[in-house]
Formats: sequence, C-alpha cells, structure tokens
Amino acid sequence: MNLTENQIQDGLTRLTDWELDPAVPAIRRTVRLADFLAAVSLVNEIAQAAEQVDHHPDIDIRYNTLHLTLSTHSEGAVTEQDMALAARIDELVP
Ligand SMILES: C[C@H](O)[C@H](O)[C@H]1CNC2=NC(N)=NC(=O)C2=N1
Repeated sequence: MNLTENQIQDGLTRLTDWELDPAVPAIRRTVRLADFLAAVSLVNEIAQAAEQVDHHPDIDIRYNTLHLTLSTHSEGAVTEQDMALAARIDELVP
C-alpha cells in the first residue's frame, strides 16, 4: 500500500536515523562502519534480508559509509514493504 507523507513520518518515529526524501519519494539512512570490509559485510547481510522478502534497497558504498535508499520502484512510492525492510535493516546494523 502506498503510504502518505503523514503515514511515512509516523513510521519513521519507530525506525533509527531514517529520513524521508519527499521529492523521490523514498526513505534513506546513512550508516558508517569501521572500514570498507565492514561496510561490504553489512551489504551482504542486507542482501540476504532483501532476497528473503523480494524487496531491495538502493545501496551506495563510499569506503566505510553506506547510503541506503528505500522506495517501491514499481509504485514510485514508499510502501509498507519499505518500512518493514528498513526495520529489518536497523536490526542488522552493528
Ligand atoms: C519481480 C520482483 O518481485 C520485483 O521486481 C521486485 C523486486 N524488488 C523490488 N524492490 C524494490 N525496492 N521495489 C520494487 O518494485 C521491487 N520489485
């Protein structure tokens, strides 16, 4: 289900460090790890979680920093699937 901006903002209060980019729309979080290998390791864990639910974040790796963006591409919207995967990613961040 496509979420309204109010529904997204409400959901963000239950997540860690995610913010809404209303222009896309998408939610995004930046995660800094110890080094590049730690960043890649987290990407691998996120990839496993994404495959389990067949829903996939956009991931940008810059040395030890991940920029994670979640939207439902088929809808051009933020959905419950994005909020659920964000919550799962929050559990994986060390
Ligand atoms: C066929 C498959 O279910 C779709 O292509 C899925 C895969 N993962 C996806 N991930 C995201 N973020 N948005 C999608 O629309 C999407 N579609």
